[in-house]
Amino acid sequence: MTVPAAGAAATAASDATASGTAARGLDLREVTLVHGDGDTAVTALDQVTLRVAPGEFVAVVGPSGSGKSSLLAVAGGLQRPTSGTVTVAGAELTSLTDKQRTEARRRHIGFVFQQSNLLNSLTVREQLLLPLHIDGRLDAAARARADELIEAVGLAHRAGSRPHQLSGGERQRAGLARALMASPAVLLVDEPTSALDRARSAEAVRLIAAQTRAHGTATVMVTHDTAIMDDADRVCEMVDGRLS
Ligand SMILES: Nc1ncnc2c1ncn2[C@@H]1O[C@H](COP(=O)(O)OP(=O)(O)OP(=O)(O)O)[C@@H](O)[C@H]1O
Repeated sequence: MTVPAAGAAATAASDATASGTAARGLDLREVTLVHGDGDTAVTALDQVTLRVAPGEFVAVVGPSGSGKSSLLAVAGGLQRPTSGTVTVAGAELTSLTDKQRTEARRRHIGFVFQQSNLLNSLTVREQLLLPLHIDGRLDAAARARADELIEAVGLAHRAGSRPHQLSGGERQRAGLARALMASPAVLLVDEPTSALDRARSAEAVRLIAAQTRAHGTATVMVTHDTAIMDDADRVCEMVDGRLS
């Protein structure tokens, strides 16, 4: 599978050269996340350290309740850890204000979650183009890349459809294409396979792996699906909030 080229990829590559790849990627150091307090406190993440290099694809497996979603929430700056540091593309999220963290998230992090969070009023193609439109970067190359990504996730025939006209799996693939469109420094993926059939899900995972390598993205995917491990560079296991 080929991954469409993007202007952002060249920028990312030159950034990586200029600042050294060590500053890019994702770096979690001794991250602990405790929900609640007192007798009801639950330690969702227990001293988790994880470094994902640019261009590396890490799969995280583990039983239900082991802390996988918490890991993504903290890595993506959606939730502040109780202790420890999270650095994304050189920015230490844990030291930023809420506003700065939101901006860092917007610039550097792509999410593919089970609930695809598409905007109801926009077509699939518009979902991909909106961020570029807002940033004043919507040109012919961006439109071509959007169409290639829509094709790559098997939605060419649905490019003009709105979310309510799509199946769950189609919405998820639209969310994937939207995340890849931004060529984020860090891509966080939660179970891309749950609403997809087997062939489609294998294709989605291959697309994510190809994008990871082509654009120097640091990718973390949590999954219950052991078949995904073949496409990952590394598989980590989460058990009771600890990563191994
Ligand atoms: N907001 C919350 N308040 C209290 N406990 C929470 C909260 N969110 C998660 N937990 C607890 O933290 C632990 C880790 O949950 P998490 O959702 O990260 O696990 P998971 O591995 O993603 O599970 P699954 O595979 O079922 O989605 C669980 O014990 C869960 O009950």
